Amino acid sequence: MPSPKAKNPARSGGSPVFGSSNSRYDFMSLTKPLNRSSPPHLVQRQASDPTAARLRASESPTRRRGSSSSTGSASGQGIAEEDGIRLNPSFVRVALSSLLAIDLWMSKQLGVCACEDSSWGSMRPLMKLLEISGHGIPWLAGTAYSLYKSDSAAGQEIMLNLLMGLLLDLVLVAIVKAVVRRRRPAHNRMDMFATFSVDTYSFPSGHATRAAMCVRFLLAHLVLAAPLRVLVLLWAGLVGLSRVLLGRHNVTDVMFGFWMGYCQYNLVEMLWISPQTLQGLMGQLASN
Ligand SMILES: CC(C)=CCC/C(C)=C/CC/C(C)=C/COP(=O)(O)O
Repeated sequence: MPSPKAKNPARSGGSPVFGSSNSRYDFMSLTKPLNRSSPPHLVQRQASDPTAARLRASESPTRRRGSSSSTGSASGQGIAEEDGIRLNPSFVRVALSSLLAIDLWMSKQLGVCACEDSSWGSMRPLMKLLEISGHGIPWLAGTAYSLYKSDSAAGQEIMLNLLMGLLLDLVLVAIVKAVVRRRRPAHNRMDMFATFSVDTYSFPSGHATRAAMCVRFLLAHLVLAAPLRVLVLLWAGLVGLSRVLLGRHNVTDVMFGFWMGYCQYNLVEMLWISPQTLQGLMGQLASN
């Protein structure tokens, strides 16, 4: 695997921009002009420089119309108007780049348990405990065991749907991770247990999606006393926070993960397997 350090010039003073050719988040110095729009001093130079004028003549017809209609200040104004139109997308790019830069900066500052000698390194075992509490394996194993042990139809229905939700979560997170392919923060130590290959990527946090989906599920289907409900919510929040403190994720990975998990629960409700549906499915399987 290529070293993230080697590929990430953000650490050498640049800032991130969206939409690079290989569809990953890449990093580029904000002090360099962006490809698609020229800074004002270059626009001025292009208006008077014959070489630049020759080059412009080979550009799009729109550009040629703007520059050939007049000379001097009128030509400059035409170019400025065109570039004014082109500045809008780059403004969006710069805004997104800045947000991403803030995200990277905040995540680096918050990664205080990333290794034993980090400033909060002594809290690392506690953070890893939270990591295990939100890992897919204990949740899948616990749910499957509860389904097996449940002797009421209602209990079985709930556990079966939770199991389906957990599997759905694994699949959806793997798809998004494989599409976005955002690298984990450079300060992360990849010492997580039981990971898939897509788990080298960080967007979104699978722990955050699972925590958000399971919390909504538990609050909706289990009759819990108010203090327990608060505790369940607190657990999900701490799982999310621990991902950033451990340096596993950037803040936006966790925030998006919470949102995605919240939405995933709606999907579980839509696809809910009732005893009737199950009987129908079993009947169909038996008749085939
Ligand atoms: C039965 C089966 C397919 C179990 C797989 C459970 C498993 C290995 C889940 C992966 C959990 C994991 C390490 C997710 C990564 O979480 P992030 O928060 O770091 O994205």
